[in-house]
Amino acid sequence: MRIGVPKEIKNHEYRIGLTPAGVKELVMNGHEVMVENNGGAAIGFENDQYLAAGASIIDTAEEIFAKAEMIIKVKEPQPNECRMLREGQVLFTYLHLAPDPEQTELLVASGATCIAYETVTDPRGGLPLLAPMSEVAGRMSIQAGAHHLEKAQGGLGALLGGVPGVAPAKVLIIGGGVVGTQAARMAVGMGADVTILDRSLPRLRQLDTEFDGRLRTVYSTVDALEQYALEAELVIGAVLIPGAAAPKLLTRDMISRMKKGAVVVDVAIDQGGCFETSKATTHQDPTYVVDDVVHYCVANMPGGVARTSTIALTNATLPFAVALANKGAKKALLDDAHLMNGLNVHAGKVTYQAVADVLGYDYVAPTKALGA
Ligand SMILES: NC(=O)C1=CN([C@@H]2O[C@H](COP(=O)(O)OP(=O)(O)OC[C@H]3O[C@@H](n4cnc5c(N)ncnc54)[C@H](O)[C@@H]3O)[C@@H](O)[C@H]2O)C=CC1
Ligand SMILES: CC(=O)C(=O)O
Ligand SMILES: [Mg+2]
Repeated sequence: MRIGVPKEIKNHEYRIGLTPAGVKELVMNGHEVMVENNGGAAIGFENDQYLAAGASIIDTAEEIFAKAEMIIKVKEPQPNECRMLREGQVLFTYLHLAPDPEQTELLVASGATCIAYETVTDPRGGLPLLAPMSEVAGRMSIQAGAHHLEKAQGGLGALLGGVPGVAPAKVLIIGGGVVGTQAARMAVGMGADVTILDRSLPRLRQLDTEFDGRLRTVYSTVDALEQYALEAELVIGAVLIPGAAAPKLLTRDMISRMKKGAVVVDVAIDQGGCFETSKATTHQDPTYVVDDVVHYCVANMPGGVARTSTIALTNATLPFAVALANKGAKKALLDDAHLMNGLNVHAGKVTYQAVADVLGYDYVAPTKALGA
């Protein structure tokens, strides 16, 4: 199969869809890989490493989209990328369609087969292609929150761990999945006073055992959320209902009653955000203030540590990319129900229920859309 890896074009996005090691694996499986000129150069993956791995270097994204049978990317395609997709072509990347009607419309119009990393599943109920980036974003969320709590960044001037004689800052983490757990590890490690809310009691039990008394687990109700948010210096939004728009848990009213200079980091912003006041920001201009509360809502947080993230992402996506290339998309999807769960759009049909529901499309079951 002819595989194309264009350079990412989202603001301050330096990740790339495949590492040179990933390219080598696909080439050894008999495939042709085209990488855009300097696509990985910003993170130390130079053209000559891709050439040594067996890729060809192509000057423009236009040429890659025109020639490739499968496009492997990181971020959701931007409008001009969507317009270069065509019927029969496979797109394998993050999509986050539920909060993005424009992209959905363009992908439907393209006729392409669009597989979203974030809805591919695994036998344990996890999201194996979201998990590595959630690990990164979870760890970064505390780093970002701690930084923006500094006075010069607009925060109230609190140190997460406090110092001897001064109480630590209170950190509230809403959602105890992959992002929430990694955020908790960092916050606990920095000596903060940490509370995690989740709606899943089994998850709270696991967290209680894992952290062995070093944080508080609380069942997520509106009441608990309000109580802990009003006391917190830092709130991390880390909930997910797979494929669906995030529920708005922290309301504008609650935010207006939070501490002046508190910081809220909405990691769930890529699914539309779980705070009523959230709107997506970029690494270039990551924060804004509502009612004296600093909001950090960067939708591609892992792009900030793009080298670590690219290696972690390729580790997870590569086996699926190899299956798609070796078998062709239709057979690879039909052979693997977990990869099939990633199919969001195919040949002009929306094949993911939560996306169809929220955006008002007719849902077509993936097997039916594939004509199986
Ligand atoms: N901004 C960024 O750069 C990135 C954002 N993300 C996003 O972070 C979010 C979280 O991802 P993961 O941790 O991997 O998901 P996950 O599925 O591992 O965890 C989500 C947790 O939220 C809980 N939850 C659902 N509804 C809840 C409610 N009402 N109250 C409390 N908890 C609730 C679930 O029980 C689950 O434990 C997703 O939206 C994901 O797309 C992930 C990576 C990067
Ligand atoms: C998950 C996601 O949206 C990202 O890594 O950018
Ligand atoms: Mg206030």
